[in-house]
Amino acid sequence: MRDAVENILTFDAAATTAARRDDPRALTLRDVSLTVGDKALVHGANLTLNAEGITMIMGPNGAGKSLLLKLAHGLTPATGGQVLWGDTPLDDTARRTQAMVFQKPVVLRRSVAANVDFALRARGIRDAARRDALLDHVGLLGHARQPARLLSGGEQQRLALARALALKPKVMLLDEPTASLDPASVLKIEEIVQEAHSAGTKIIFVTHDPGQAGRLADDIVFVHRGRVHEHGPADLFLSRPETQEARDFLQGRIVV
Ligand SMILES: Nc1ncnc2c1ncn2[C@@H]1O[C@H](COP(=O)(O)OP(=O)(O)OP(=O)(O)O)[C@@H](O)[C@H]1O
Repeated sequence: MRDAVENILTFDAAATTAARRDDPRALTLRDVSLTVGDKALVHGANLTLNAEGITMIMGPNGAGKSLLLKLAHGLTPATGGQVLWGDTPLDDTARRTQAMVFQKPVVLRRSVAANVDFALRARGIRDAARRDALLDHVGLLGHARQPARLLSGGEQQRLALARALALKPKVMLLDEPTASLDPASVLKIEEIVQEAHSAGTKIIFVTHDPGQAGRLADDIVFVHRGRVHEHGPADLFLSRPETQEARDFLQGRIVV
């Protein structure tokens, strides 16, 4: 089973190790800013993420978590500073090796199977066996012929994950993919994410939920008012956050 999973998930890169500075899964933000009109939304973010591990981004509503993810992936271009993957500035080549998953799943108005076929064709692949293996992996093989729009919210998110995994991404950026899902769906999605991580994909995952961070995170980035406030090992952040804002956030106090 493990071999089969790795076969459909593992990306095709030559061997990479966390220690290599040029590993394309390692993110560096150098003084990254985003200003829209006269509004500074992200202020000089500096951050280095290892090529390996699950990094979770936490912070209150409106803190800039989604923006940080979009800046890292280039969906929103930075207005200042530099985004590097490995030692290379972000470009289309790097972006094509990454997949982004949103809170509201993106599904096409066609069958479940055709949604995955579409993602595979984007990589020039027509392979029904691989499509079925991906659908099986996310627990949707039984729904293959059904219109994707009729899936439940949790199922649609698993389909979005299958489409992302079809790309064999080196990096997966997930923006609150389990928000508003029931606990069983949350656990299934966490399992799929962990399996992708075990197969070598770097995971960067936005969450509000300290419980989820405790289950998944190796390291946590805490964002507040468009600034990176803290970054450190998950167990340390969750038990002994350095800043008052992070303590308030973790204790469920309203942080503005
Ligand atoms: N394109 C934009 N133009 C202007 N303001 C924006 C734009 N995108 C985001 N913002 C603002 O930037 C701030 C940070 O937004 P972001 O979506 O990153 O927050 P977040 O931490 O992900 O919040 P939430 O947890 O509520 O999703 C918010 O105040 C938001 O309104």
